[in-house]
Amino acid sequence: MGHESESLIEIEDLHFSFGERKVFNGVNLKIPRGKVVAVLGVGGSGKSTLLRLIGGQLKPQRGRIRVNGQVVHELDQRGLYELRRSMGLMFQAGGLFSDMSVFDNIAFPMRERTDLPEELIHDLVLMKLHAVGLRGTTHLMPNELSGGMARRVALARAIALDPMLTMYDEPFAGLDPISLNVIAQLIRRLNDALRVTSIVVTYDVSESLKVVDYAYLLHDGLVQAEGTAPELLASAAPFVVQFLHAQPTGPVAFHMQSAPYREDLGLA
Ligand SMILES: Nc1ncnc2c1ncn2[C@@H]1O[C@H](COP(=O)(O)OP(=O)(O)OP(=O)(O)O)[C@@H](O)[C@H]1O
Repeated sequence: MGHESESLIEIEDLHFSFGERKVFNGVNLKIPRGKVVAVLGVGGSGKSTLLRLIGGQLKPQRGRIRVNGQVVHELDQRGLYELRRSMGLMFQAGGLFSDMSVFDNIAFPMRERTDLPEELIHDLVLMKLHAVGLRGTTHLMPNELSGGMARRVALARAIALDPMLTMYDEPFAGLDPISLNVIAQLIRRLNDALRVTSIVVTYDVSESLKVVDYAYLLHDGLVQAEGTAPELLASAAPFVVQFLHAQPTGPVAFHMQSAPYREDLGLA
């Protein structure tokens, strides 16, 4: 390992379909080391699929994904295991185990994937919880937490094994504006304090652009636009304008592709 290219992740000419459903049609993107990068797109644009391809749960049909210099789909089982161990993932809506306390939720990846003694796990869990401002919550169950707190616990769990890369799938979904801001700031602060690299996939343009270094806009299987927040906000490209300002009309169609209406109604 130890391939010190400037980018931690390099995606070249990525093609991927679920059967007939084409999700990526030649995506190129890079995630520089140490940065927080957003991958923005409407629902169904393939954001979660992209994370699964980076994590090696899915294989591209064409193209290449390199993580830290290694081509993910060329790794053997052992290599994939090691790679995944170096990635922290926060799932959509947090995904805490409802029958485990906050402490056990964060200790879970440590117990599963390391041989660390319980005393050390105890201290590490407290450190991770301290990092998200929730050291006092170890004994609580997930249903005793507010939505924002649960998301912070999930964040602490994502960084439990000191990953080199943290991936956040819709970290802002369903949060009130204050919690949303707290989570966004935490993603930024943790990235910088832990010197990791972070990918945030989300449809939440305004929140993510406040904290990311760079963003890609995915649509129709391709990167339609990319840039820093000021670059994107200043762009006059119709797609960027529609997406950033959530306009219902523009290059992004409101209707899913379907057979002509007359045909569906049996009139054709
Ligand atoms: N296991 C699967 N089998 C078949 N199609 C799938 C599968 N998983 C996802 N898809 C389809 O692939 C496309 C991309 O899905 P994906 O979940 O990556 O999108 P997304 O941008 O993350 O959307 P959302 O924000 O709504 O979760 C969608 O059209 C979805 O219906």
